Amino acid sequence: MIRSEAITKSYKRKPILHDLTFHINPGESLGIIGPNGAGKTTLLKLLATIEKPSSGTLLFEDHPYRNQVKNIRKRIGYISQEIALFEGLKVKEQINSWRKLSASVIDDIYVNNMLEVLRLDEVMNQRTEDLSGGWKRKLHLYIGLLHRPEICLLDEPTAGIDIAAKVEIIDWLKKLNESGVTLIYISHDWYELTRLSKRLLLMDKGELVFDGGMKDLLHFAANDYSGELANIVRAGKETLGHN
Ligand SMILES: Nc1ncnc2c1ncn2[C@@H]1O[C@H](COP(=O)(O)OP(=O)(O)OP(=O)(O)O)[C@@H](O)[C@H]1O
Repeated sequence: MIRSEAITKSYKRKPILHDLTFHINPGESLGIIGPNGAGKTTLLKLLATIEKPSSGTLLFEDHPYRNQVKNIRKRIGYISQEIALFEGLKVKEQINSWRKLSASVIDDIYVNNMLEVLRLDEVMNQRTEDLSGGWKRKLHLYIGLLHRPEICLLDEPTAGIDIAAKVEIIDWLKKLNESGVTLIYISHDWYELTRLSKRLLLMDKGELVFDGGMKDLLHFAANDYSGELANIVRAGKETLGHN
């Protein structure tokens, strides 16, 4: 569905991503992990058409991204780390505004189910600016996925959300994936990763250093790497029950 062929990205001549080659199959659930500053968000922005590669090619259904940006934007839902909402509106007004702004036909059953999972009915009458960070993130998630995208690109979707809500959201994302929706998400949370994904991309300093299954991570030579990367792999092994 998506193929990255030797893409690189530089900002002001500073290389951020180096020669990334990988593919994403339809219906897959792919977790992107790596230390802070590894380039994960930058990669997700390229996949979401927010940024363009400096070199290399991104393909969507075997055709270059650059020829079909509109089509891709319609079919993806991108949840950024930054939350942009109309702060002055009540939650219900916010939701109604975004529903009206959506260019897609809204699927009421899907949207109501999402509302229930996120429990947004509890805060419908509150002003957005008065919500806690976790509630804002839930609202942001709801609005970003309102148009029922085929592919969800999620930058730490449950960061800052309390554990009970997090578990429900992860279960809901799992069900979405089982219904055929492709998930590509960044996470630092092993519960989320083990629940949602069989395949992981591990990035370090702008490079793709591992692309494989959870279990393969056990055999990944983390000792070849130092510092945070080794710690990430160690944490994964502990989560999977192997030390
Ligand atoms: N617009 C930009 N201009 C210049 N440098 C940038 C820009 N965006 C990102 N960078 C740099 O690119 C590098 C990778 O950043 P990125 O946000 O992609 O990392 P990340 O792996 O998502 O990190 P984190 O886990 O902390 O969110 C960082 O050194 C960052 O400072």
